[in-house]
Amino acid sequence: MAGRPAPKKGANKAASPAQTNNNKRKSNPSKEPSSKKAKVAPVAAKGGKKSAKAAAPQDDSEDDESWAYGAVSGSDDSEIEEMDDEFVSAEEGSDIEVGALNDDFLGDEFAESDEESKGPGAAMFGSDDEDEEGQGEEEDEEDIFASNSEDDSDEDDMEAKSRKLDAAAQAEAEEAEAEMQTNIMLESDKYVLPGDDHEILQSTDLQVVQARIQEIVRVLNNFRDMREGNRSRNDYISQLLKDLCLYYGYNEYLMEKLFYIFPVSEAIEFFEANEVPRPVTIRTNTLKTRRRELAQSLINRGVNLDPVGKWSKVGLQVFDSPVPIGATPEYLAGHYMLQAASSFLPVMALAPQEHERVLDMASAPGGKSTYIAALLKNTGMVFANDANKDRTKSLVANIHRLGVKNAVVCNYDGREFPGVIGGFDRVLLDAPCSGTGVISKDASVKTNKSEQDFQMLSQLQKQLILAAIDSVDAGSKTGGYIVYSTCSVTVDENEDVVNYALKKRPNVKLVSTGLDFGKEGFTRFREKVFHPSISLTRRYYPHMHNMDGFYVAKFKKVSNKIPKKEDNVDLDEEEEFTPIVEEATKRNRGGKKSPGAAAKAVEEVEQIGFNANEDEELIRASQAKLLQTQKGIKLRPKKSA
Ligand SMILES: C[S@@+](CC[C@H](N)C(=O)[O-])C[C@H]1O[C@@H](n2cnc3c(N)ncnc32)[C@H](O)[C@@H]1O
Repeated sequence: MAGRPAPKKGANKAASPAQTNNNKRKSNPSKEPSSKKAKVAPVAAKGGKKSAKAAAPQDDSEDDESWAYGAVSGSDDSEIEEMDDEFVSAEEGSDIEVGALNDDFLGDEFAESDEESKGPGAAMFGSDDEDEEGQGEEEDEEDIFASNSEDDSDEDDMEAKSRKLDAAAQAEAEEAEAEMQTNIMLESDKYVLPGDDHEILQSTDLQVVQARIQEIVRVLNNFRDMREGNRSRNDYISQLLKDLCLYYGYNEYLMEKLFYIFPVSEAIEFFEANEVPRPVTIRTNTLKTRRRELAQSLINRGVNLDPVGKWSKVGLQVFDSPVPIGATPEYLAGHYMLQAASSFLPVMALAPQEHERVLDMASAPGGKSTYIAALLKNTGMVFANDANKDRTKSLVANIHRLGVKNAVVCNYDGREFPGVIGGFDRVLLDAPCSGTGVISKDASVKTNKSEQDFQMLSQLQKQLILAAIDSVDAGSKTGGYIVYSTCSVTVDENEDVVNYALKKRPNVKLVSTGLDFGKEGFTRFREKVFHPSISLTRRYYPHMHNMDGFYVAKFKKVSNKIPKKEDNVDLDEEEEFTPIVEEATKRNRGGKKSPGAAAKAVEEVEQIGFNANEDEELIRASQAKLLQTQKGIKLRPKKSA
């Protein structure tokens, strides 16, 4: 980025059509199929249209929320009806065949193909029709001549026939020419990538850069027809990455990391969504009030709000408020927590049951701990831990304000668990992360995260996840679950960490998060292949779900003993302990098991700890591979000390 001007946020980009105010009522995320949002993206965007299906909310039969709409909107009923309808459509749309979908859910792709058939195709048929019509007129005219000259000589007859043949030949030639025209891509449609010393390439004018981004995306979406000469996809992508860094203000390392998570057009939607604030949301504290009562009190103060979506029974989205929402009497009385919608998700996935002992391993400032306490109805115990002592102050304050009576606040490095205390029914690890899902809240992430930071973070996350797993009692009557979450969208901090945990702790398996929206976790990413069960984990994106980027994975611990890796055990026998082996076994040998050998395997256990040296080697090997495949650089093997 050195030498590049800082992007003028909001200046040149004012023209960007995707710059919508997410706090306006109409932009309620789960009510707006993303196929619609995709249409306003600055660059031809097809990504995300599946999210209408993905965002299908769960049934909310317990709470009748019609009150909120009526009360909030007053005379605005028609608008609300409309939003409700869209929402229902999204839900229904998830189950019906594409052929039965209405236009909204067919998405841009279908709309475009419709357009196309009306476009060049229509023109082609139009000219055919004209030709035929013209020819018909000519024939009629000839018929008139013919009938008027019944007694004419053979010579005249020959002339007429010859004229007719000429006309037919001419029409055929014109038709052939017309066909060629519709099939040939105009040279001007191709995007000529500027040469190195080209004036346009040097331009840092954000409008020029934005136009170039749009052009390159257009080419990449139709590469075969629109590329210039022998230019490779990489030529276009490397220019695009530079332009995206310039336009959105990311460092090159992070830009590349994020760019490859999405198809090209969707990546632009993601970066664009990071420029727009997410909706303000609050969580009703059910230890003190109910959502209906809270909403009524806030409405009486002039606050404009709505339920956050059918997927949550406690969330409210605040559109605007004449009073600071973090200082109302209701807030001070602990009736709600100001909390991002995405951060409800890991607690919903954890699904704590009354009277359980739950550990929140990295808990400050306590949004999730206090939600756990509320779901426990102040029974059982929440151990709210955080390594940062300063941050535990706000954690304690929130616990008091919200009337939580079943919490113990502690200040340990999470990696010390279960040495501190273990045997929990459930553990939540909302891990420290890079924050790439919350760039709209903290733009400094764009530039302040280096490759080293990502390596350190993922190493810490791997250590913490093993500690979280080891802190759970697999024998818990009601639980035995671990939820891992981050507010980051990078694969290193999510699927990679979960995959590592599955390898190191074969006594856990992934289970459904129970969240019925969100994109599946990756089972493959670039050169990496992960365990197939990682598709059970869920990803959330700002451009798709209109909430912070988030990741949620849920494990079930099936044994307190960790089978020894190098044990000479028949794969069949190990299946109840190792999800990875379980899959292979089922595929290869029909999934039979013999409990005797499995029991023998667990008798000889080892505590698999985090092995920093082993990981360093793995990280280095993967970096070397990446450098070689992408940049052709071959690293020399590291000399041993
Ligand atoms: C994403 S935040 C947690 C947010 C919190 N769960 C909530 O909902 O309010 C991550 C937290 O991890 C804490 N942390 C960082 N390293 C840690 C470690 N080694 N052990 C425990 N906590 C740690 C940070 O202090 C930070 O508060």
